[in-house]
Amino acid sequence: MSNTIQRIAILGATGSIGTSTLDVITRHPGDFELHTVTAHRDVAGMERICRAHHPARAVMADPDSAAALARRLQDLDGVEVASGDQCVAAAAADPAVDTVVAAIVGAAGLASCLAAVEAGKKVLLANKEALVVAGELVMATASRTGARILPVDSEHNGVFQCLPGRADAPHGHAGLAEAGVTRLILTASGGPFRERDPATFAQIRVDEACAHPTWRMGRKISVDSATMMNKGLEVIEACRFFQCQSDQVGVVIHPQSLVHALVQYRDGSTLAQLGAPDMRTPIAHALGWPGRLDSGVAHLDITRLGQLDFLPPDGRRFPCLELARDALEAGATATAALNGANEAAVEAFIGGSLRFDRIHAVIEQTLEHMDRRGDASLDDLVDCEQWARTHAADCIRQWGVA
Ligand SMILES: NC(=O)C1=CN([C@@H]2O[C@H](COP(=O)(O)OP(=O)(O)OC[C@H]3O[C@@H](n4cnc5c(N)ncnc54)[C@H](OP(=O)(O)O)[C@@H]3O)[C@@H](O)[C@H]2O)C=CC1
Ligand SMILES: CC(=O)[C@@H](O)[C@H](O)COP(=O)(O)O
Ligand SMILES: [Mn+2]
Repeated sequence: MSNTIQRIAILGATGSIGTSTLDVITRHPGDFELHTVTAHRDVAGMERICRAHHPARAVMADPDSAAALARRLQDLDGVEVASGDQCVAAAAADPAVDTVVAAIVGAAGLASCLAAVEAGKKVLLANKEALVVAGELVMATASRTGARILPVDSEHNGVFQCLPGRADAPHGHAGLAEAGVTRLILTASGGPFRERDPATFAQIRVDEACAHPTWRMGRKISVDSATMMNKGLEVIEACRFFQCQSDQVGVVIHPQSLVHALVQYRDGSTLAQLGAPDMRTPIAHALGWPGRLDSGVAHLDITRLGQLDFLPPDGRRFPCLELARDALEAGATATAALNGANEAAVEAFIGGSLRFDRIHAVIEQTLEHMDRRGDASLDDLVDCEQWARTHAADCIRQWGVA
């Protein structure tokens, strides 16, 4: 790819995006060196990664897990084990690292993502919640420090690929107005319940919600896909990343997940990005940008694709999408609260204390009670996110599972 080795930190290395990233970089030993891996509590997963890939540093956010990992790696030379959230953020800013893959799930990934951006790194952003909670701040920080953020989320990566690339532009692409773009369209699979009778949504089990029809992902994003909050978070992510308004970002249901995004231009052209539903493609694109890398993903055989469907989303079946758009209109504190309430509700559903069909109601209730503001500091946004978690937890306790 180039003659300088990129030294990589993978934040969230034990997860689905982390695993796909390890797969891609292992295919290019001359281009990438794995410097740092981080995880939360998955000691066995981290041990496997350390033995297979020999990073210089392994950080566990949970101190007890870090101690357990250090014990397990006593016989392995050259891996420094560190512990705690502050070490995760410090590892993201370490001068020994060039490229940070931000793949922690949820708002827990915000501090380390911001640390990487503040340090001017190349940041491969999978952690969409960082932009939902504090996107304006993250993007403004990148403009100030020269950090190059590349979108890994498949739809945003697809949009990025359909825009005129500008390696000299602050965010790597021409501005939408400058490029003649009128609309971005994100595709959504519709998740596992696209056709299920809504009268049965109260009985949905966690394993059913996590059985995504086209992608293999972590549990939180899988549940978000099942409620379509994932697409709501992605509309916010797109507005913050590409610096546009909610009405410039459309959503269409595309059950095959082969077209990831479309970009419409003022001359009537629509460009689309297609590929197999495999995150190694957007990860390889972002790792190699502005060049291209082998990802291990085979090309689509377009003679065998069969039918490609595109349908409007059903707002009554998936109220979370509209909740996210409303929060986006209401401003930065509302999107922070949306995220906090959603994370609390999804955790409760996964933990068995909230019904699937009440996830949206918890979020709606929380947003109705919040203080909405557009101009907010990082501390305000983090406080707002926390307030929403607490409020949502109160709703969940009151409503129970019955
Ligand atoms: N999976 C996918 O295909 C896609 C994912 N994304 C986004 O990428 C991000 C990661 O998703 P995914 O890989 O599916 O998630 P996973 O649940 O598979 O992995 C999450 C990773 O984050 C770590 N982690 C969890 N909580 C914390 C915490 N409190 N502090 C530090 N680390 C933590 C986990 O460590 P441990 O294993 O120890 O718990 C794990 O390494 C999400 O924001 C998601 O929305 C975007 C597009 C596609
Ligand atoms: C792979 C990826 O980018 C996910 O965000 C995916 O889009 C989830 O599928 P849904 O389209 O069902 O939300
Ligand atoms: Mn996506």
